[in-house]
Amino acid sequence: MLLRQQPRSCTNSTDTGLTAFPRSSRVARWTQDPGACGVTCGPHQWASSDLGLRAAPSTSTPRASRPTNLLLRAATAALAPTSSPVLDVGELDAGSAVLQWACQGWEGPELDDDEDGPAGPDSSTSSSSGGSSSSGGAQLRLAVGVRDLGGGRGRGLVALRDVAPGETLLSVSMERVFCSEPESELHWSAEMGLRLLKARHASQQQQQQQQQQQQHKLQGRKVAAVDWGVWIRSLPAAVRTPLEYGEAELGTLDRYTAAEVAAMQQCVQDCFEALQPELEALGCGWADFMWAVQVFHSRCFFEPTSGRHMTVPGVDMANHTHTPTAGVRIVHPMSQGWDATAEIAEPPPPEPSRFTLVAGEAGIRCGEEVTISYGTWPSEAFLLLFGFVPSPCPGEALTLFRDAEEVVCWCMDQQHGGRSGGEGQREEEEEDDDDEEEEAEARIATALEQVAAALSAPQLAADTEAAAVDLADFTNLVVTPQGVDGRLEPLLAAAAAAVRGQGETAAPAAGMPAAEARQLLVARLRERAAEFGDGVGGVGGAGLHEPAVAAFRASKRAVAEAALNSLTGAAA
Ligand SMILES: C[S@@+](CC[C@H](N)C(=O)[O-])C[C@H]1O[C@@H](n2cnc3c(N)ncnc32)[C@H](O)[C@@H]1O
Repeated sequence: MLLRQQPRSCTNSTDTGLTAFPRSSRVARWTQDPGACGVTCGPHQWASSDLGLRAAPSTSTPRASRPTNLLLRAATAALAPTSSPVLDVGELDAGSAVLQWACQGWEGPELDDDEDGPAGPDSSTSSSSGGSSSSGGAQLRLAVGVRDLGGGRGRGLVALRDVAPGETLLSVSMERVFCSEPESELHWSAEMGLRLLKARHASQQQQQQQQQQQQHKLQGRKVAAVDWGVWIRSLPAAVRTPLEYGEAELGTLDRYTAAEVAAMQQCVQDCFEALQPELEALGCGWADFMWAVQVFHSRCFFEPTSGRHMTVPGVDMANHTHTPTAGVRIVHPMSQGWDATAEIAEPPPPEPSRFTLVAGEAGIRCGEEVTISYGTWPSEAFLLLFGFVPSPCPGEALTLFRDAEEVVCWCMDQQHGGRSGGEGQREEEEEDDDDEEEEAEARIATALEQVAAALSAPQLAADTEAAAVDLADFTNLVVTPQGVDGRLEPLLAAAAAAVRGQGETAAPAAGMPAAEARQLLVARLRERAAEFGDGVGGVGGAGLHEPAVAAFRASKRAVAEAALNSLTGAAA
């Protein structure tokens, strides 16, 4: 999620992004290769670098947007609000109750003077969702409510009246934002998931006690808000992301994405095993843990400065569009003057920072959905974390090769009749005896040296100061809706020439005509497009019934076909 920094007169603000980040231990990561570029999912360092997924390199395929690194004066979130004021949640549905609970302590929406209704806490009897409750207690008259939207989107936020551009819709104290602990050894979502289950357990116990008290008429109709209980009750009962996929669905994914899902599933399994005693003490099993982990995968922001993942009650009801009607911002109270006051008198405790949902520049019409952008990512990021693929998906990118070695292996395959896609020969040779394996590795290493020399040659000839090309820079070779990664053709030309044994330092153009390199590119694109074609359906095609999988395949197929059209059109 990408937030624009919009400082206000008495606040510092910050942008935020959804994401995940790689850690070193087995239970802390689900990928061996965290990826090179970083942004937010938001994109920050490509939140998806956590997934090993990569955004298109900026050199050849500029991103539509990158998350700004925020000047965040890190708000230290206390994880459990200490004393919760009495809140009557009995009269509100869970969606509405969570908006009220989340915005506790906020002075209220900023309404124009000529606008109807009070600007601030309201104790009227309107019962609109997200608005005020009918049974007393200071309730905010919020401009948004929670609605069931259907169409696979679940619930979402809807404007209950016309909203002015830039108006704050929700404002959540950082004390009520559920944050990850960056120092944890566990994968962030497992760590947060465990704490969510602990909070749910504590909340359930407290509720039972309150019910008993009520039976004994020790307490009236009011139900004291229970730490995270109001938020937890607003969470979806079931969340489905690829963590739940079985063989059928995995069989419908391309091998890069299937490998990411498998690594992710293994990581969560490892985390579960590590946490099993603690989970059992809470009465929780695998299903509870999977639910909790997926809650965070699908509802987290990532704040790059502090490295924390944040789930924001209420704001987590906002769905994604790439043309959002709202954005998010962290607002810090101004500390100026606090120190001076402290010298002469005991100052009041500083206000916590607040996570806000703010209407976009066009404002929002009554009844319109309030959406935010989760980021401009390739479809696998949406699929893996959120369990859906948006259409359109402007950040789409189709990986043709992960690195230069894969290009060389693929060229070797092509030379031997194109028996398989990319790693075929390498895998085949791995099954042979050790000698052959060593021989194959030596051939690949030699070819890679030749490729590096060939790619460096023009550069070194033109500039004596230039450094030789480093093949480590040739990773994540993709096509996007904006075009083909500019590194692909020279790399393919050099690799094919090296595989054919055409000289150690031949420049790519000399080693292989551009048209031939383009043919290789087209061949590889066709191969990748076929992986998403109609004929591929995994085990009996059963996985294709999963709507997110179908959307993912359609999105990848579209980008491949567009690239093929432009390449073959240009060649004609
Ligand atoms: C942050 S939650 C948003 C609230 C959620 N709809 C609910 O009912 O709780 C993110 C989840 O909402 C759904 N979602 C959000 N935007 C969507 C979209 N554009 N299309 C389909 N599903 C979407 C996905 O299930 C995603 O994992």
